[in-house]
Amino acid sequence: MKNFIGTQMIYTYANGWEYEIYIKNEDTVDYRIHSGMVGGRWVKDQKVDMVKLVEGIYKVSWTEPTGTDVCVDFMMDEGRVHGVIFFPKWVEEHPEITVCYQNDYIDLMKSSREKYETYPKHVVTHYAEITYVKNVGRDNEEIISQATYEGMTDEIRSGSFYR
Ligand SMILES: C=Cc1ccc(O)c(OC)c1
Repeated sequence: MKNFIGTQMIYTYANGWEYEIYIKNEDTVDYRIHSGMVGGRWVKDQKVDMVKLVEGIYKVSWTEPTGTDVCVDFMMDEGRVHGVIFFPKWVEEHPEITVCYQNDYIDLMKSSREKYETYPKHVVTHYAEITYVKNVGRDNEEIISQATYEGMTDEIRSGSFYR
């Protein structure tokens, strides 16, 4: 786990959805969704379960205030990821409600999950290819600290984003 903590990654799922995660510490991630059904959503301090399955392969799992459940396997030596996302029915029907800096809208996520329908859930499962990986150290609040914009991931990959 030592090497994995502090890792920032950008990866693109086979359906084209581009995601970014920062493994902030043993039980916390920050993430930013650059494109896809809920592109524009970003989250800090999501509490997660994290386990090393075998050398170089880590599973990160969590349940969100929206009711969305996520389980992602990071295969660091292959540069690949496998993600499973269990969306409540309401997120698939009203994805725009979840497209925000979630930390400022926790009460809206909780009221929406009661107001709208949960079932049947919408399960999305895909492999992804890692397009950027860097260990930036633990507990860094600057890695994911603003909303995405067109071109951000290219800037991160080219090294021009963080100055
Ligand atoms: C729903 C959030 C979600 C789903 C899949 C992911 O790979 C992810 O990484 C940050 C986040």
